[in-house]
Amino acid sequence: MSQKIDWAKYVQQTEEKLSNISVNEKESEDATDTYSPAEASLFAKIIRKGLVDNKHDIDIQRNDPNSPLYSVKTFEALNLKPNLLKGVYEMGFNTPSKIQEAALPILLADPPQNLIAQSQSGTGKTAAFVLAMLSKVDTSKKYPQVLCLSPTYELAIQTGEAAAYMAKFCPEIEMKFGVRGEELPRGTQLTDHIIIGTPGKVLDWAFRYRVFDLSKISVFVLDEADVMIDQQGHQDQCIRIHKHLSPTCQMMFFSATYTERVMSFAEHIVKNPIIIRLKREEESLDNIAQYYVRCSSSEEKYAAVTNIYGTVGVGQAIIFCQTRKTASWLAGKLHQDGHAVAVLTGELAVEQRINVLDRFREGKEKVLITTNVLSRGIDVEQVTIVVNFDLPVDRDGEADCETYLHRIGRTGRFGKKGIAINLIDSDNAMRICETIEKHFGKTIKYLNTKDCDEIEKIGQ
Ligand SMILES: Nc1ncnc2c1ncn2[C@@H]1O[C@H](COP(=O)(O)OP(=O)(O)OP(=O)(O)O)[C@@H](O)[C@H]1O
Repeated sequence: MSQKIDWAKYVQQTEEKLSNISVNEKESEDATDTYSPAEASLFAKIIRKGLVDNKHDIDIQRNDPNSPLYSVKTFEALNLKPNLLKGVYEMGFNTPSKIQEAALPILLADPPQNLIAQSQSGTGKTAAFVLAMLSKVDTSKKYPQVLCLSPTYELAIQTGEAAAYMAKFCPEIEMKFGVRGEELPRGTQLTDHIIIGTPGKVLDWAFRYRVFDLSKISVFVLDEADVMIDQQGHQDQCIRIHKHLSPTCQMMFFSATYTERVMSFAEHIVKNPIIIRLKREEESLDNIAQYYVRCSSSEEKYAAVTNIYGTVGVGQAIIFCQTRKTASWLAGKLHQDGHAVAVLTGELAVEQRINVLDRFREGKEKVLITTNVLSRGIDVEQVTIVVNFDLPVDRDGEADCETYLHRIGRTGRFGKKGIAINLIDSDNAMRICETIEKHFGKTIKYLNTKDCDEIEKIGQ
C-alpha cells in the first residue's frame, strides 16, 4: 500500500531548505554526474551502419494504432501559425506523432491548460513543447515570456537548436540560452521572448543579476520533468523558480518516466493539470531489443564490448561509464586498441562537452564514452546500440529503472530499431537486471558475446 505523503509539508520543508541555498552554487548541469551514485555507469552506443536506414520500419510503426508514433491528424489541423508550420515541414515532419497529436491541442488551447505528459523516449516530446512555446510568444512584448528548463547543458543546447530550426521562418521570435558560459553584464534587461536553459544559470539570472522577471513568464516548460522535481535531481532550484512564477503561468511538464512519488508531487505543484500517462508495460519500446552478457571482470566486460564492436561492424559507439574514472580507463584501452573514441563527462568544460557531442553527431569519432550526464534526451539518430557497461543503480545500490529506460532510449529514436546490451559482472548485477526486466515486463535475453554468430544475429 502506498504511503500517504503530506505534500504541503513537503513543499514547506523544501522551501525552508531553499533559504539556505546560495544561487552561486555549483551549476546544475553537472548534477547528473555529481548527485547520482550511478554516475559510474557506462552507456555505450554502438552504431551499426546496416541498422541506420530504417524509414520503412517507421512507416510500419506509424500504421500500427498501438504505436506511440501513430497519428491520424495533420499539423495543419493544429492551427499553427503559417510560418511555424513551414518550419515544421522544413524539419521533415509530415505528421504529428501520438504525443504531439495528444499534447498540442491541450498546450495550444485557450484558456491555457496545464499539462503533465509522459511519452516514451524518442517519440517527439521536444517538438511538442517547442511548437507550443513558439506558438505562445507575443512578439510585441519585448521581455522573456517562455522559460524552458533542461537538466543538462547539452540538452538545453539541443532543445534550443531544435527551436531555432523550427522558428526558421519566424525571425521575430528571439531566444536566449540560459546556460553556463552565457555571461550577461549586470544591469542587462533581456528582451528575448524565450529562455532555454539549465536551472542553475536561470536562478542566477533571475535572482542575482535580475536580467528578467520570473513573474512575467507565461509559459514554463520542464523537460525531463521527473528528474527536475525529484529530490535527487534539481528539485531545490526548480521549486525556487516555480515559486516565483505567476499563478496564471501555463505549466508544461514532459518526461519519458515518472515514479509514483514524483508524479504525485508533480500533481501537487501543477494546478489542475491534464495528465497524459503511459501504462508501465508501455514505457519501454518494443523496437529496442534488450540483451544481457555475463562477464566476470572489467577486463571481460571490455572484451565483450570489443567483440560486439568487431562483430557487428560498428560504425560509431558511445560508452556510458559508472564513474569518470571508468570512463577514462575504458577510453584509454579502446584508444590503445585503435578505436576512435571520445569521452564526455561532467568534468569537461562546457565548450569541450558540446564539441565532443558535435563531433560524434558528425560521425568523426567511432565511440563516445560517457556517464549518466548523457542518459537523458540526447538525440543522435544513428545510434543503434546502447551498452550498459554497468547497470544504473540508485543511491542505495538498487536498480534505477528510470535511468535504465532513458539510457536505452538513446537508441531506437522515432521508431528505428535499436539494441541495448547490459554487461553483468556479479550476482548482484544479475539481480538488478532481473529487477529491471520485471519492472518493465520486457524480456532481457541472454547473449553470448564469445559466439560471433550469435552477435551477428542480433544485428539482423
Ligand atoms: N512528427 C515527427 N515526424 C518525424 N520526426 C519527428 C517528429 N517529431 C519528432 N521527430 C524526430 O524524432 C526524434 C526524437 O524526437 P525527440 O528528441 O523530441 O524525442 P523525445 O520524446 O523528446 O525523447 P527523449 O525522451 O529521449 O527526450 C528527433 O530526431 C526528432 O527530430
